[in-house]
Amino acid sequence: MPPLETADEHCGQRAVPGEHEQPTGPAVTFTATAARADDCVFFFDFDGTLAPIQADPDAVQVAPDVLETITELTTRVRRVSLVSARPVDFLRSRFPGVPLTLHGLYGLESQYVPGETVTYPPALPYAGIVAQLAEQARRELPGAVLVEFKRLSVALHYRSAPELRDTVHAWAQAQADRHGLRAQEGRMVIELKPAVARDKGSVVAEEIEDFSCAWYFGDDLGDLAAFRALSERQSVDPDFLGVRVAVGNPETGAEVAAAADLHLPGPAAVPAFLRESFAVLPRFQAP
Ligand SMILES: O=P(O)(O)OC[C@H]1O[C@H](O[C@H]2O[C@H](CO)[C@@H](O)[C@H](O)[C@H]2O)[C@H](O)[C@@H](O)[C@@H]1O
Repeated sequence: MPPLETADEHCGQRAVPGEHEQPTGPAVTFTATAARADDCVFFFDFDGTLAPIQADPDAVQVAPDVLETITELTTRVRRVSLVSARPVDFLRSRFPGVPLTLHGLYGLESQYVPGETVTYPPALPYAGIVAQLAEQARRELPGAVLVEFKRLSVALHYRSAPELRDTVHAWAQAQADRHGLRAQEGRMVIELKPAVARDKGSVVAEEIEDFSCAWYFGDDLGDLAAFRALSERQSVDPDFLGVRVAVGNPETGAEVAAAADLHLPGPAAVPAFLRESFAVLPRFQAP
């Protein structure tokens, strides 16, 4: 492995080393990645990572230049994957025609081939109770809480009324306990989802099995499991190159940054950061 860089000017930010003894300066890390670009996967979370946060989840679009840059990245490394709590159909709508692997609903659904979405079978029995709870949330929670029903999970948003946080969390936790669901916290949101052995960590652990290099860009608490998946692989395979990139924000930023190797100020900085890598990542010729 190349030596650790302690700091590196990048995108107007200083990239400061995190807890992992990896090549953490962007330049040296891109160079290490270029040496195995044909064996490298880049993972991206969606909201807060590739797209700026907004009050209305349906209105969210990717940050400027993200579509072009992610499309170009697919020609530079073996695989580019999105790992998100959004449904696959939503992710596909923001990246039409781009050859991405899409993992939606924390990996409960995946699209490896365009148009064919597969659901994680153990989650299916939860569809009825999740739909029921979405209706119940609309009836029982204050009107300022935005209920986002996503087929196998339901997100309860309180961004427009942060003072409702405790009320919403208490309601969600009570329903999770009563119905054997899992409550996942995020940025001004708590989500009820099936209590199955599938999250961003297990998705990433599975995908990296036949890769020797992976980058993960994330901003939220659900992304920490994915960071850990890279760390766990590195602990048993010291030659594995794993790079965790925290995309900053005032809500979950500190916790995510503490677990990361590199830090970017927000979604708008991601395309510029990736374009720098293109100088050393040659176009990948598929075998
Ligand atoms: O895994 P992700 O792609 O990061 O999805 C996490 C949640 O993202 C969305 O909510 C977040 O973004 C909204 C739009 O900017 C914002 O209003 C909200 O406060 C954020 O939590 C999405 O709506 C959720 O379903 C996802 O769980």
